[in-house]
Amino acid sequence: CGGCTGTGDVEMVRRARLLQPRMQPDAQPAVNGPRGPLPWGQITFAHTSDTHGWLEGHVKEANYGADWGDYVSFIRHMRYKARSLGVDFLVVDSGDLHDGAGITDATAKLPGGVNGQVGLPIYKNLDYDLLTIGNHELYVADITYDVFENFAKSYGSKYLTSNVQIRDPKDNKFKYIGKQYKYFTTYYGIRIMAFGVLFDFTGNANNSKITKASDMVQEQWFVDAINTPEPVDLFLVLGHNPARMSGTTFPVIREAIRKVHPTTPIQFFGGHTHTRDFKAYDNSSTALEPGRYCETLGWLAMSGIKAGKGNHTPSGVPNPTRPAINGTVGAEMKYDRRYIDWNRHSFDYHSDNVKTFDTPRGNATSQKIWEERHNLNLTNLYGCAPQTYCLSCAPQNSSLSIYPLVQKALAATVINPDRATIPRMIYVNTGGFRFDLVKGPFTYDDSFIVAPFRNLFRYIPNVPYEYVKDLINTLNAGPHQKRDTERFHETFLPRTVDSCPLDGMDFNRQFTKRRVFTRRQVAATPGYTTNDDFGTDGDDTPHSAIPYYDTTNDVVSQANFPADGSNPKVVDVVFYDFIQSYVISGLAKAGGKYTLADVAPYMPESFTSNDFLPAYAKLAWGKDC
Ligand SMILES: Nc1nc2c(ncn2[C@@H]2O[C@H](COP(=O)(O)O)[C@@H](O)[C@H]2O)c(=O)[nH]1
Ligand SMILES: [Zn+2]
Ligand SMILES: [Zn+2]
Repeated sequence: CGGCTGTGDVEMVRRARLLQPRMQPDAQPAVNGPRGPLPWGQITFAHTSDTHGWLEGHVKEANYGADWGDYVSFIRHMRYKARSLGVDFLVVDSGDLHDGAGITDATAKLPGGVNGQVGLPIYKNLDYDLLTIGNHELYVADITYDVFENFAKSYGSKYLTSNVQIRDPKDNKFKYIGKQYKYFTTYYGIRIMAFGVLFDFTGNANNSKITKASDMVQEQWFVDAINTPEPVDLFLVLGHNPARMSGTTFPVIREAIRKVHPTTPIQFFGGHTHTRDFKAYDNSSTALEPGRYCETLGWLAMSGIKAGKGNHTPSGVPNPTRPAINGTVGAEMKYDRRYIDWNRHSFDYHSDNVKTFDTPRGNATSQKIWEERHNLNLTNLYGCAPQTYCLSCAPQNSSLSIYPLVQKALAATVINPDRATIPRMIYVNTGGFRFDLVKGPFTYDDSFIVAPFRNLFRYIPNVPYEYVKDLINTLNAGPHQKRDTERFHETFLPRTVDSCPLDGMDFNRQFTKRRVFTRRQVAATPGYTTNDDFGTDGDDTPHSAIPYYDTTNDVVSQANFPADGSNPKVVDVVFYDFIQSYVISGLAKAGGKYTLADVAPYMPESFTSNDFLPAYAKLAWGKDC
């Protein structure tokens, strides 16, 4: 399309949404559907984590094309269904709401800064029952304060932060950002003690502090909570914390509770690794992880709790039948889990194709998302990516990988005019790239989806090449600069980009919004193929596997090297401020003794790690997508 002018207005957007014709049947995307009805138990949970601001859904991937308004509508239908089945139903989230899409990240670039945050108010349209904090709410002090002041308080006792405190600027005292625990009884009478425990995160800003889980379980308030004289039928432990991968502190919590309650069911709801996972610790304690980026809704059904008046075997739906530890005979607790692809087809199907899927609050939420996207100019077009560049679907040096593009873009745009003729080597961490750069329109929103962080480019001038020639290998042999747990599986899915966005108007989104999916049996599209402690039937929509290749800690781009291929005598060593300590210690290993005093700004503060790909797109890619 050639019409991307970038001059849309909200009224046009609204009219266009109303006027948008229904898709012609043959234009509908091939979305292979859910494997069957969801399991429902005595108590059932809907679980999200690591949504990272993907409130508009995936506008280029129909398979994950639902937005937050669709989720709000879906939960309304699920609450209604739970009551009709006579079972309890809780909606929970394990954190990381920031850093990954424009609607939560773009305001940081505006004069109002984080306080103009528009993403969290949209999240608040969902009536969570319990939620907790992620590490991405703790990197930037202003974001932590916004969560404390404007988000946690709106959820009151439902926002659980058992080991995370903030220094309140009002009195300079450390206070828990949410509540340390919540003791409550469900509608059908299950008495629950709930906690919210972040992994032992150390990268937080200086206005917050995290208590290690091993210390927290010894604190008097925790000992009192697990020894409460009140009856507890079920412990719930939310946590931005892996279910099984290295770095998890769930086992510490479980051990502390088990010392006092050897058999009481404990249910963990984890996150952070961005993977779909289900881990069984013992026959009455398990952990679920629900993926990331509004690609997955985690679903857990459990029965066998000796309490309450809830229906242990609701009729007309699959019941949980499996003991946590496969093969156990006579286990009282029974479980089942599902990973639901985040699209309207799945939500509509599991709402029993209810006559009117969109609820008023769901619609209003969707409308708000699209207005804020317009207000933030998120669909402004930088250029048309000629192909998809993926994070991990191909070897890092492959033409399908994003990293050769990153190297080219850094060399072409990270140029200090006063030092343009000096050879330079630019180091960036791969953990700063969060999602594939998809073929087609590369927009302002995409700049946050791919590289949301706003790291400064700093440098050490005139470093002898002998200190630098092996620096990348030293960095990549060094400690993890990415997440504290193993890498998660990125996806590289076929995208349907059937139009280019006009400012504030994303026709593709309209199609997704209005699509009425028919359950056409199509070959399994590439997607998640999860193998957890219950095996490989957890993915609600079966997919074919996607290749996965791990990445190194860092990549380096070099520019202005001698044309004859010889090595320069000295180079400017340029890097993200996020990895400067690793770079300084890497140079030291080669004999280059540098300190922070030798580090200076290489680019202006207005040109950050979020800006170099848009700059390259404008340089290198046309606008006729
Ligand atoms: N370049 C930057 N990378 C960052 C920054 N903050 C975090 N990160 C990367 O993200 C992971 C953690 O992500 P999560 O979703 O798993 O919690 C971390 O390990 C880094 O690799 C940043 O400011 N700049
Ligand atoms: Zn995350
Ligand atoms: Zn995280």
